[in-house]
Amino acid sequence: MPQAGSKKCLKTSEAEEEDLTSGLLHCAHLVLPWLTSLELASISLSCKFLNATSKSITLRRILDASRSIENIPIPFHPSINDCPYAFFIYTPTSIIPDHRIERQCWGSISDSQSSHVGSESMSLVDDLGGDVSGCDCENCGEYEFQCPCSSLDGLEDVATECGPRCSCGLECENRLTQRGICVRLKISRDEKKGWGLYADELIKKGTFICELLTTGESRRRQKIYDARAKGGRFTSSLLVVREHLPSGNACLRTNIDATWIGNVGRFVNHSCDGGNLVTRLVRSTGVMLPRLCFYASRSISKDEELTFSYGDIRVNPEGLKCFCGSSCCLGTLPSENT
Ligand SMILES: C[S@@+](CC[C@H](N)C(=O)[O-])C[C@H]1O[C@@H](n2cnc3c(N)ncnc32)[C@H](O)[C@@H]1O
Repeated sequence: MPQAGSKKCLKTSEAEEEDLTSGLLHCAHLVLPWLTSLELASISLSCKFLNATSKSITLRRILDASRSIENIPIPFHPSINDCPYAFFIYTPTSIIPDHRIERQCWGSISDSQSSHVGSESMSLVDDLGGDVSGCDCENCGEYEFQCPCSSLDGLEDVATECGPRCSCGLECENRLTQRGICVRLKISRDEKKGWGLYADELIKKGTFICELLTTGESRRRQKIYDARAKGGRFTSSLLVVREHLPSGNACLRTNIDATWIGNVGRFVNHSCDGGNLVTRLVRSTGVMLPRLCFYASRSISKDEELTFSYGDIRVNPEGLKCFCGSSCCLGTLPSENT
């Protein structure tokens, strides 16, 4: 009898242990995807039990930088062993500086499926806070697919797309950049330039690639980034876009900082020859914040790196070394007094 009793006792404790283990694993699957790459790596090193879970999270992160937010996964192709992926917070829309996102779930079995499409960070409302509909173009809505407020001919610097004030839907031809990334891209690491964005299929001239996101207080940030970049292994992604007003003596300035929070546009490196992308500032009718969009300036082959010119001005002769490899390389990356 006592023997039978102790066996039963052993069975119960084994079952309890199994329950506990599966409970802990379940918690790990819920919590670990919220960790940064460094936190995840240290968990993986210090706890054998969580090693497999953290490895599977790392694998899922490598397979899609966009956390299933974009239409197509954008994988990392790691070439340097200790750096399997770049850690940052992914956003499909611009974020204004006060809006803080501290953490984002990335690499869980069911990553966020929230849609990119049609999301805007600012829109026009009436005095009571209701959405204002109907765009400035009086005929909007009379055309089934194309609103006449379109200005998408050629690749001019500034374009206007339909927005929340237009009565047309997302299928409107003049909402090209609002449907998210529709070409196959991948992210790969170069020893000198860091991460870069590459074509993963043939891309035709004029194709919309992606936009560069988020705005910020650039002067303060630029100083911090410059200091950190000198220490090595740090790359910032800060751009200042100026639109000259007709008067000629003033300009509208948009700061875009994708260093910590952004989308794949943050991986586009500089080339002194202008690269294969052009940027265009896109305004949507009824949306205050313009969006900086990248388009293919020529046909781009599969595996080619996507690059553009960060600018022509170099105020800092001691600036970061340029490794674009073009025959007209000026030796340093463009720098401006922001
Ligand atoms: C927009 S980020 C591009 C992505 C970046 N390579 C990364 O690893 O996150 C800009 C930074 O990339 C690096 N970079 C871009 N183009 C470069 C080039 N032609 N030569 C050297 N470094 C470059 C610089 O550190 C720059 O501050």
